[in-house]
This record gives sequence, C-alpha cells and structure tokens, in this order.
Amino acid sequence: MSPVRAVLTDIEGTTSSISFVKDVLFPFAKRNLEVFVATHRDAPQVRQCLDAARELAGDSSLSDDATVALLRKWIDEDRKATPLKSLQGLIWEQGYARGELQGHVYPDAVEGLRAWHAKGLRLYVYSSGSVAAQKLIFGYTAWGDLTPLFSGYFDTTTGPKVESPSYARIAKDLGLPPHEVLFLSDSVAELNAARSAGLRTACLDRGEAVIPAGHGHSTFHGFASLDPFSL
Ligand SMILES: CSCCC(=O)C(=O)COP(=O)(O)O
Ligand SMILES: [Mg+2]
Repeated sequence: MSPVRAVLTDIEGTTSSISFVKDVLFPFAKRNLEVFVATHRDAPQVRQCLDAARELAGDSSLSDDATVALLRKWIDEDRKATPLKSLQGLIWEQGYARGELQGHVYPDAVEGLRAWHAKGLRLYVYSSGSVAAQKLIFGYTAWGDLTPLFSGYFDTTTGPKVESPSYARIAKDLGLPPHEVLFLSDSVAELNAARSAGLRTACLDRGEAVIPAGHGHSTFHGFASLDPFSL
C-alpha cells in the first residue's frame, strides 16, 4: 500500500484539550456575543452570520436580540452550525489579539506536527471551528505561531465531519487518493465517516472523554507514539 502523504487532524480532543474548547473558548464567545453583535451588527460578515442563523432556525423574522439568544443556546448545545462557528471565530479573534486567550495545543502534538512536517508530510486541519478560528488557535500558542506547519484548513463549509462525502471532498481537494491521507480524531463517528471514504484513521484517546470500545481504529494516547508512516 502506498505511504501516507498527508495528515488531516481534528482539533478538540486531538491536538487540543476538550476542556480548553468547552470551558474557555465557548464561555468566552457566549459572554461576549451580545456586545460583539451590538457593536458590529452592520459589518457584512456579522449580518451574513445573523441572517444564516435565522435561516437555519427557519424564522427569517427573528430580531437581532432573539437571534443572539438563540446563538447563546446553540453554544450551550455545542451545535456545529456554520454561522455560529463563524461568529465565534470573530469574537475569539478579539480575545487572542488582546492577549485574553492563548490557543491550547498539547506539547506532544506540537512536537509531532513539527517532526512530521520536517519529514515532508503535508499537514491539514479539519474542525467544526471556522477556518479563521483554526488559524487563531494554532497562531497564538505558548510555542508561538504554528500555522506555517499547515498546508490548508477545512471547516463545516466543506460538509459535516460525521459524513463520509466530506472526507472524499477533502482528499480530492488535496489531490491525493483517500488512502494516502491519515485522519486523526477523538470522535468515532468522524473516524468512521473518514474510513468509509477510504482514508486511513487513528483515534486519539487522551483520557478526557469516554471513547466507546470496539471501533476498530488504531488508538493512541498522544502524538508521541503515533508514526503516520507505519499506519
Ligand atoms: C478551532 S477551535 C474551536 C473548535 C470548535 O469550535 C469546535 O466546535 C470543536 O470542533 P472539532 O471539530 O475540532 O472537534
Ligand atoms: Mg474532536
């Protein structure tokens, strides 16, 4: 079988802690959403997010205030809705720029990504967080800006992470046969979808969440023991 040429990685639970996303990023967005929308409601990107949220909710007559309330509810429910994810990215951008947020990346993930990049592997991100948010979490880390390691980013505009056509689309975009792409995630539903599209897969079990047994994906507790060339 031909070797792995690219690694496509999830963020939350894979390169970065679930707790950082759920206990730091989401509350930050929830806390700042109302003021952010009030301050930027005329910016085209913000208007577009609000309109798209109303459309998703099936109620184009929702006021901005009601839409903000709905978005706050979606944050609590961890909805992977594209307009919510775009707005979160815009709010986090301010937090990173002001030094109120620092992107969490596990030290073993930093080392692994650097080593694989140095060996010529192409690295990509696929997260439910918007591409802008992905660039921020890797751009503002304790190790500095890690974004030069990555060749590209994919978010929910490519498709849901639990649907196999999304992975087929990404492999096509990379110009690689699916089996030359290794997908890393802590979500069995995502790994199953990637495997159905023909990608190689590895499950990250960092002990932060319960991962059901019997899924059949090679499992690793961090990047240190994970050699993409041996999978
Ligand atoms: C880009 S950091 C924020 C991640 C995020 O918003 C999220 O919902 C987690 O998604 P993932 O696909 O990385 O599990
Ligand atoms: Mg994840």
